[in-house]
Amino acid sequence: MPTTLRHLLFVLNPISGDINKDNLEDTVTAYCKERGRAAAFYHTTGDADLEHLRAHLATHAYDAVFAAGGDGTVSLVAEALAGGEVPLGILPLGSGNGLSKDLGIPQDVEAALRLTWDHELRLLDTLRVGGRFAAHLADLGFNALIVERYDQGEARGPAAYVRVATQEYLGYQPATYHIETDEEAWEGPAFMLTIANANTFGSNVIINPDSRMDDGQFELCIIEPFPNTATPGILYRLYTNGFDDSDYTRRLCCRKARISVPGATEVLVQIDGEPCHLPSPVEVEIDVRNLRVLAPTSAPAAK
Ligand SMILES: Nc1ncnc2c1ncn2[C@@H]1O[C@H](COP(=O)(O)OP(=O)(O)OP(=O)(O)O)[C@@H](O)[C@H]1O
Repeated sequence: MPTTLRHLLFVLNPISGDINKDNLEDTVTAYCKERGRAAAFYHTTGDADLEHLRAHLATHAYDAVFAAGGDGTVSLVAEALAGGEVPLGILPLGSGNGLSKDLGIPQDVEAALRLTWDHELRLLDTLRVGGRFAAHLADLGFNALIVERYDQGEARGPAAYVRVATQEYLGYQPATYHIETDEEAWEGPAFMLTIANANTFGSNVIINPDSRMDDGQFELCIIEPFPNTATPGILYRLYTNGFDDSDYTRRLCCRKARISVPGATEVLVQIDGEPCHLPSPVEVEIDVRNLRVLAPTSAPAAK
């Protein structure tokens, strides 16, 4: 049974995904009004958004807060709501929209707005990576480097990401990682190491197949260095749910982990699409089922 959500806040990132949002507020307002809902809007600025959003939420009562942006905006709103009663909704308006895809949320705004009156409330685990909040995926290694380079550049969109990745790939030197989890230890070089609560990157790469976001555990998904001849096979498996079928991949399932790069005092990590430099070792912890989210119902429901 969906709960009735009357007062909704939409946290809107004006720059996400390079998408024109001039008509978004009118569209959302009209949609909500038609269904007896009230929509309010909050614009991110890119400057201390978490503190400002928290202050806003402390003085205003909403039945749900929607992130209208990409993965960074979703992560921002999720962090502000985590541990509380108010659920997170998502209007996917970024370039990748990873968490919304993992939850099966339609990528079309009007279709996603259906969540305002027809939804299933789910409780998700979230992670702390080096003390930073993570709702979806974080990683060290190649992808973190590409995300940082992409972030520093002017160009946006999947084509720009692929261009940066191609430029960096040839000269890339994989680091060695030392990992200790509550279950096991592993050390070795890795092309990339993903800390995954979810399954799929916004690019549709399935890095952590068949895992759940509410099972109290997370996975460390390791892609070991591979020869160029293995690249097509690895890419094929990453897009077809075959992560575990490669000779160059392994997954460690755990509830706690410590990751270090021997000899380094700092490591580059991307967390929910945002690059950051963290002191090594990086501690990873899980907060079990502490985020309420609005997900599509499997069966169609009446208004
Ligand atoms: N008004 C603003 N001006 C400039 N930057 C902003 C503004 N609001 C938010 N930001 C920045 O936008 C980034 C988050 O963008 P977000 O991840 O939502 O979109 P995206 O990167 O286009 O999409 P995706 O993560 O799905 O690829 C953060 O770095 C945040 O600081």
